[in-house]
Amino acid sequence: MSTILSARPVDDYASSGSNPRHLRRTEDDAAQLRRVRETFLTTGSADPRTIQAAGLSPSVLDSWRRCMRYGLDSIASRPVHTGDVDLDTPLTRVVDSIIRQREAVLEQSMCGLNLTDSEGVVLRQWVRDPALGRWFERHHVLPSVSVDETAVGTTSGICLLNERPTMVRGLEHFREEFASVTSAGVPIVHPVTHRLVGSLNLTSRYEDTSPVLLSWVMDLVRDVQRAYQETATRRERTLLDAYLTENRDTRHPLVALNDQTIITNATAARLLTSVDQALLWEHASRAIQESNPDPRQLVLTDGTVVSVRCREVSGASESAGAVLTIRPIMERKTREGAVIPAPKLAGLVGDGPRWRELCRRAAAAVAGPVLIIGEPGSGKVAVAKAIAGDAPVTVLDAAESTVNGAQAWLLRLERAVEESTGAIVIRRCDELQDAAAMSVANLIESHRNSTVRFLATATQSADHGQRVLLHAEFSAILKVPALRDRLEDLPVLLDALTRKANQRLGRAPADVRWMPDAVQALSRLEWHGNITSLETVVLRVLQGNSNRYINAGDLPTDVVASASRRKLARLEQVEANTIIAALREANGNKNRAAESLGIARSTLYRKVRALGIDLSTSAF
Ligand SMILES: Nc1ncnc2c1ncn2[C@@H]1O[C@H](COP(=O)(O)OP(=O)(O)OP(=O)(O)O)[C@@H](O)[C@H]1O
Repeated sequence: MSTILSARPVDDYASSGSNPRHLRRTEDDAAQLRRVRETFLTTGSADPRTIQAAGLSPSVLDSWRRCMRYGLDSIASRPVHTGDVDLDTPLTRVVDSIIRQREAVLEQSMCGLNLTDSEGVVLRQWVRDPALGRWFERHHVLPSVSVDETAVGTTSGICLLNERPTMVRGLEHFREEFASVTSAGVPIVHPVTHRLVGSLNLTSRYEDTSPVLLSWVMDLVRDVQRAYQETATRRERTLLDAYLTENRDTRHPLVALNDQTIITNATAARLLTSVDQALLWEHASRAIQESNPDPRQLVLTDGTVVSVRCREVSGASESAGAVLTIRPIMERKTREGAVIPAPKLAGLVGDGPRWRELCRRAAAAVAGPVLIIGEPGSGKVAVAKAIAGDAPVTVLDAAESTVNGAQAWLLRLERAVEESTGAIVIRRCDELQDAAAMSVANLIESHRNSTVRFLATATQSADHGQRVLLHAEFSAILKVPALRDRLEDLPVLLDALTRKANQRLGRAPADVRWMPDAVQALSRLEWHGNITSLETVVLRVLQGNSNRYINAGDLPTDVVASASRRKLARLEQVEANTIIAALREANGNKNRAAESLGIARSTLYRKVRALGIDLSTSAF
C-alpha cells in the first residue's frame, strides 16, 4: 500500500495521458505560476489567459481573492490558537478507528494527515516522517490550532469552503512558506444530518505531488462516513428507544437529544423554539458532566419557566444523549385553584419571569426605605417612582454631589425632605463620598417613622459585583434585571417606548408595529445601557421614518452591525466583514454573494450562522 502514497515522476502521468497541470509543474510552468502569483499579489488581479496558462483552478483563485480581502500577509505566518477545543468528539473517535486500520500506509509514507473540524481547527495529526513533523511544527499546523483560510490562507482546507475535494500544490498556497508542499483535502459530511463536520487533509512534499493523494483521502473519507453512519445510526436508535420508553404520558413535554439530533413529542414541540433546543442541550451536557439528576429551573425564550429533569442515555460504548422531562412551572394558585394575579408596577411593562419576580418583591416592600440596584438605565428610578405610587416624588441625583460639592447637595436634600409630602428618590446613591453617605444614612434613619419615604438607587455594573452601599438599614433591596436578561419583554417594552417617543415627537399615537425580524435583531444586542439605550434606538428609528411597520432594515446600521451576541475574535471579525461586504454588494442576494466569494452557498449559511451575521435584516 505504501507505494500509493510515494512519489512518482510527473512524466509518468503525462505519458499516460493525464494532464500534467494537475500534477507537479515543470520548471517553465512553475516560473509562469510565480509570475501570475506576483502580479496577483501586487495588483489583486491577473490576465485570465495567463491564469489559465499557469493552470490555476478557479477555487484556488477565489481563495487568493478572499485572502487579499482579509488583508492576509503572503509571507509571514501567524498561528491562531483556539483555546478550548474538544479533541474527543464522535468525529475524532470515528476517524481514529479508521486510521488505526491504515496506520501501516502512513507509517511508510512521507505524508502527514490532519483532521480538522468544520471551522478548520486541527483536531488530530498523524505524521511519521520527522522532517514533515518539524515542518508542521514550524508552520503551526498542530492540534488545537486553526488552519482556516482566514488564518493560514489558501491550503487544501478550502475544501471546507467549496465543499469539494481540493488539491493545492506548491506555490498555489497563498503563503510562500507553504510552497514546498502539496495538500489534498476532502470535506467530511455527516451522513445523517448532511452537515459538514470536518475535513481530512493529506500533506506531502511538493516533489511527491500525485493525483493519488487526493483519491486516497477521498477513499478514507468515504470509510469515515460509512463508519460514522453506523455509529450515528446506533446512537440515534438508542436515543429513540429511550424516548419511546419515557413517552408514555404524552401530555407532558419530553425531549430526547444529543449534539446532532432532537426528538420531541408534540407538547414539547409546541413549547420549544430552536434557541430553546440549544439551551436544553447545553443544560443536558452540563447535567451529564456533573452527574446531577436533580431537576433545574430554566427560562425558555418566551419567558415560560420550566423545571427540567435530565437522564443520560448510555449507548454500548458511548453516551447516546439525554432524555429531558420538562414541567412548566405554574402560576401560584389559591386553595380553590384560582390563579393569583401577579402584582404589577404601575406604569411599567414587562411580563417575563424576572420582571414578575421583581414586581412580587416590590409589592412586599410596603414600608421603610428601599434600595433598588441594577445596571445603568435598567429602570431603577422608574421602579422607585412606581413603588411610591400616587405620592409626590422628588428625585435627587447623588452624582451631582461630586460636581457641586457634597455640602450643597446635602442641603438640597434636607430642604427636599422638609418640603416633601411623599417620597424622596436618591438616584445613584453609590456615588456619594463616605462622609456624605453617612449623613444621608443618618437622615434616613431619623425619618424612619415619618411620612416621608426614602427610596435609593445604586448602579450595579455588568462587570463588577455589588459595592458596599449606604450605611443605612434598608428594609428591602430590590434588583432590577438587565434588559439582556429579560429579552422576552422586548416586544412590550418597544410598544411602550414607541408610545412615549411619539408623544415626545408631538405625533399622534400611531399604531406602529415592530416586526419580528427587527425584534430578533434587537434581541441580539448586549444592551449595556439597558432600557435607556433602547429608548434612544426607538427614538432614532421613529425620527428616521414614519412607516407603520418597523422592519430590521429600518434599524440604524450601527445597531444592525453590532447585533451579534458573541464577541468575534479579530480574524472572525475580518471574515464577517468580508461576508457582509459581499452581501451588500449583492444587495442581500445570498447566491450571488456566495458566488462572488467563491464559496458554496451552504458554506455561506454555515459561516453566517457561526459568525452571528443576521441574514433576516434587509440592511444588506
Ligand atoms: N418596565 C418598564 N416599562 C416601561 N418603561 C420603562 C421600564 N423600565 C424603565 N423604563 C423607562 O426606561 C428609561 C430608563 O429608566 P430609569 O431612568 O428608571 O433607569 P435607571 O436604571 O434609573 O437609570 P440610571 O442608571 O441612569 O439611573 C425611563 O424612561 C423609564 O421610564
